[in-house]
Amino acid sequence: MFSGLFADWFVPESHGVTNYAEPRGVSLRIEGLSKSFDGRAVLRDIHLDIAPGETFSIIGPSGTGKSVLLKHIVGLIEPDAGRIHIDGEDISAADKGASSYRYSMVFQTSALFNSLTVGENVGLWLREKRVCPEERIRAIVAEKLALVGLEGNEEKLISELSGGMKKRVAIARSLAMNPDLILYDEPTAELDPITSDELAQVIMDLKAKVNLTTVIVTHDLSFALYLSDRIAMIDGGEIVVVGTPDEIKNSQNPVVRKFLYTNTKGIKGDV
Ligand SMILES: Nc1ncnc2c1ncn2[C@@H]1O[C@H](COP(=O)(O)OP(=O)(O)OP(=O)(O)O)[C@@H](O)[C@H]1O
Repeated sequence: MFSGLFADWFVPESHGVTNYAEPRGVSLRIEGLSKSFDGRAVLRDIHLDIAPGETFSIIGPSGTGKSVLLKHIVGLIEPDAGRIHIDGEDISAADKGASSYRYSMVFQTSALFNSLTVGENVGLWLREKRVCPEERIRAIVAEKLALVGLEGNEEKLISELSGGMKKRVAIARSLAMNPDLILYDEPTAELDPITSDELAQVIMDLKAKVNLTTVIVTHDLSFALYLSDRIAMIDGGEIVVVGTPDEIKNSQNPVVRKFLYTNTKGIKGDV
């Protein structure tokens, strides 16, 4: 899990922020990624290929390395071994200033600024970076709020919003920078099942409207099965299986069966 040290979105200065082009879904390739902390292996020889425009979820029990994998993808952690390529570019070797892709992350805590309005939160980065004139910023904010079903809510205060609305504002704020890759860390944490379903629909609608690649880390199995093109299950720092939701549901791998059983019955046990 990511700590609250970071806002729920960010784009490092070095990742081409001044390039405010339309988003393009990027491919992601992870090759032989391994990471240990204090001699304890957390990720072991991870290989993953995620296609441009894909909605890809990484599921698995708590403490199995999902968030550490996500942190590698955004360059917050350096691997001990292995490579990550985004649109063919080795992000560990690249001159970050020359990177052409943009990414943003929606962290578990929406981390919105309560003292600002919805519109001010969504437009914060655009105004701070002076990406375009104020009139254009207002139009972009309205467009991003519409994408998450919150059109016309610019003047609302964050304190007036439900948990689900806050999450959608956090997504709109991430979208404000036109990311090519958007990453979600436990997006349904703290949401009730109905609000989680609504959020899944928002993310699915985004896929239809915006050309971006989506990576979701979650232990919410039904959420992942509902909205993902493909899912990787990670256990003990290793990828156990990669497949479509149907392939995951029908997997005969005992580790997957156990995870499915535990998550559908809410109790531990063998299938
Ligand atoms: N910076 C770090 N230093 C040392 N150990 C770490 C660090 N970051 C993560 N870990 C350890 O790596 C393991 C995997 O953590 P991670 O947060 O990736 O789990 P997770 O699968 O995302 O679980 P959860 O769903 O509970 O967040 C944990 O045992 C965690 O304590």
